[in-house]
Amino acid sequence: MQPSTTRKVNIIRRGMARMQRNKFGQFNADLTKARSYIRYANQLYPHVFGIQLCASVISTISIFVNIFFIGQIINLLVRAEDQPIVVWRTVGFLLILLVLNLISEYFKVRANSGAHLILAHARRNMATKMLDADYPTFIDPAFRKLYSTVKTGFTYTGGFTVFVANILNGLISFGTTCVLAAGSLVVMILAHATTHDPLGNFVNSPWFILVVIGLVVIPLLSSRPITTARSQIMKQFFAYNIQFNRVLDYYGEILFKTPIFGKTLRLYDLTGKTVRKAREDVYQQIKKDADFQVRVAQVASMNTLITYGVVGLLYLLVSMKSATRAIGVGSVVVYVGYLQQLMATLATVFSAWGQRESSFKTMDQYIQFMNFGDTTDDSGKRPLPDLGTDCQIEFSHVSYRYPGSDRWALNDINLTIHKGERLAIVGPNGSGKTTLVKLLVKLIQPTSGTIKINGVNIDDLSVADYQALFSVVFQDFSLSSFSVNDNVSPAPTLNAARAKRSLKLAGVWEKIASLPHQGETAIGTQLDANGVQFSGGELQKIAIARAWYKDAPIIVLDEPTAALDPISEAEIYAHFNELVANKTAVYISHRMSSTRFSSRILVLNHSAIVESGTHATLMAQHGLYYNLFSQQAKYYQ
Ligand SMILES: Nc1ncnc2c1ncn2[C@@H]1O[C@H](COP(=O)(O)OP(=O)(O)OP(=O)(O)O)[C@@H](O)[C@H]1O
Repeated sequence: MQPSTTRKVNIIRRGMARMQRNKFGQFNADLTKARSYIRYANQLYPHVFGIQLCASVISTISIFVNIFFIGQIINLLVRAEDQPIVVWRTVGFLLILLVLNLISEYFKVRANSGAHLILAHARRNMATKMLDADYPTFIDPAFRKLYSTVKTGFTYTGGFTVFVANILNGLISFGTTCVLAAGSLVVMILAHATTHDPLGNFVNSPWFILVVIGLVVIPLLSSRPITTARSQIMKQFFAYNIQFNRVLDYYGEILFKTPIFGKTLRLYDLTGKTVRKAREDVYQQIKKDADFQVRVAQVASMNTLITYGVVGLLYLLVSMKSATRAIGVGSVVVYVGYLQQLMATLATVFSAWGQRESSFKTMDQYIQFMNFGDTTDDSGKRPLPDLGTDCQIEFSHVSYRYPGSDRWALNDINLTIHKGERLAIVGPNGSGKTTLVKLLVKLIQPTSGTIKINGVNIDDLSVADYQALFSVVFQDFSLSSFSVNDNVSPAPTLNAARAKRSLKLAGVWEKIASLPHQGETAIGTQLDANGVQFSGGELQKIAIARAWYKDAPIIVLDEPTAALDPISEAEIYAHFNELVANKTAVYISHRMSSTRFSSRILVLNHSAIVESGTHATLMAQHGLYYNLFSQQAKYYQ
């Protein structure tokens, strides 16, 4: 051999050895992963692995025992045993089968419900994680994307359910089948032909053993590329489905169902266009779906063809054993049944193992989601400082940038809010007013700088204790579809008198009192068909009532009257003193006249505080505040 050829051969050998090592390494890595998923699955639903193990082993054994008994009965009949013997043995077999099947069914039912309950528990954990996530994590686009990816993954790849019900079940059933079938195969191979013709000689020769082993190995070898091809198709299908589902969710959950879109779609004559677009997208999905199914069926039928070809040939070989009187006629049924079972389980385990990639991916993403960012953890935090005589909140060089954004929403804010102060914050859109409020109430933490309350960094305080100091009405206030009372009072017990007073102060009691179920009326009809669709202004009033009901020492109002008519707004202002009483109040509004309630006005522009003072001093400055105020006042003169 030429030296260069030797080198080439060595390279190829090393490459093949590396490939073998890689394949083996990948298999090992998969097994290690599978072990950790079993631990996770057991945490989600205790003993699910043990239950699945019992279900798979017992159901496989009962199939084998069933086949064995059929063979035994045929053998008894062929041997023309006495009728009572045949009858009693048959009854005995049936009783054993009955008991085995009952036990097998019991474990199967438990394993099935376990596999589905795992999914329910995983979904519950995800919902709890969403609720417990701190606000920066909650608004992080990567976190939200991961949430919808895992949700879709659970729907389409099954994640833990597929892992337990298909992959584990397939592996355990296959293991059990191999042990049982291999044992019986050895017995069959060792059974000697008693005829001495060419067929008998072949049956007793090592060739017979080689042919049997060769036939059993064919599906083992062919299943792998077939399964790989199938899982490639499924991978493309899942990837397509995740994207399509996002689109479908958008149509189904947001565009077609949300009332605000209901109006916009109709008034802008977008209904026809939107429905056409949705229909086109769904049609494309159905076409793609059918395409995928055809491709999967083509691959699967190849597998079936090979398996049944092999089973046919094995049937022939076992029949040769019977023809040469090595085994009884009944045993032909038994051995062929066992081999058939082996092939069927082989196909199942390969198809299940082929699902591991997508299933493992979803479980990995679930674990990643559950470990994502921070959940609100108040353990080990300091108690609130004494706020009895004073309550001073100080922003010191505070800057903030939203996750994923490269621009400062707030830049170098220095500000002290004093107890009992009425602070108005004004400024153009996007100048950072709401962001300042979110920082104040500790929904987000400064990217740099500190916020202190009576000298204590609010980072060191429990979120729950600190947020208890605030009653907030955001401009995008949100109310749930539970009852008005449930919205006003989050506590389990309702102070009905206080709820009524708060709804009165907010100017919405008259409306609530006119309803048959008054405060128990559901908001909207999503949860209760008898719920009431309140107007935007009425909803805002209920949100104001909720803030008053909470009775916290600091009240924060972010555009609280944006949806109110002038009379309702005037009513709120008339009750403003009672609403705010001796509390500290922070008030954001684009209605410049509302600054008359404030003792100090902050003007924000381009993420920074640009002016600060009373109405009179700011007007005298002829700066941004003067411009904003004068522009609006012009239309009232
Ligand atoms: N969740 C978010 N992710 C990324 N950027 C955000 C987010 N929320 C707000 N911003 C950006 O931060 C800046 C300040 O927004 P903020 O809501 O504080 O302004 P604002 O003064 O309250 O505006 P408006 O008067 O319109 O309510 C804006 O440029 C806005 O686009």
